[in-house]
Amino acid sequence: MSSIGTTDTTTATGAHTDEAAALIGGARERIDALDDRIIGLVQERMAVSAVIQQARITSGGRRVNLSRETAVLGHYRDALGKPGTALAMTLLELCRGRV
Ligand SMILES: O=C(O)C(=O)C[C@]1(C(=O)O)C=C[C@@H](O)C=C1
Repeated sequence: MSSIGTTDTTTATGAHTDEAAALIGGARERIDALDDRIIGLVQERMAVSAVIQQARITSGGRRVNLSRETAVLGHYRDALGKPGTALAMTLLELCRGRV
């Protein structure tokens, strides 16, 4: 593209050159595919967690197991830092609802 014009692609990506726009477009496709896989994994985690919770409730126990949640939170914090804790809290809420 010329230095004074912008194509639809560069407008959509925020890039200022066609080269950067092409790179961003390709990388966004990879991110979209990764997000689809992450969403699928979250849904799989929710299903497995539901099996555990149902077994515990059916046996007379409670839905929530705080010591296990502490271990899950620590796992994510160790791997990803403070935002990992927030991510784990969101995952736990998705899996067992709000407590
Ligand atoms: O590991 C368990 O005991 C679960 O019930 C699973 C899970 C989880 O989704 O990680 C969900 C609820 C509990 O409070 C703790 C952990």
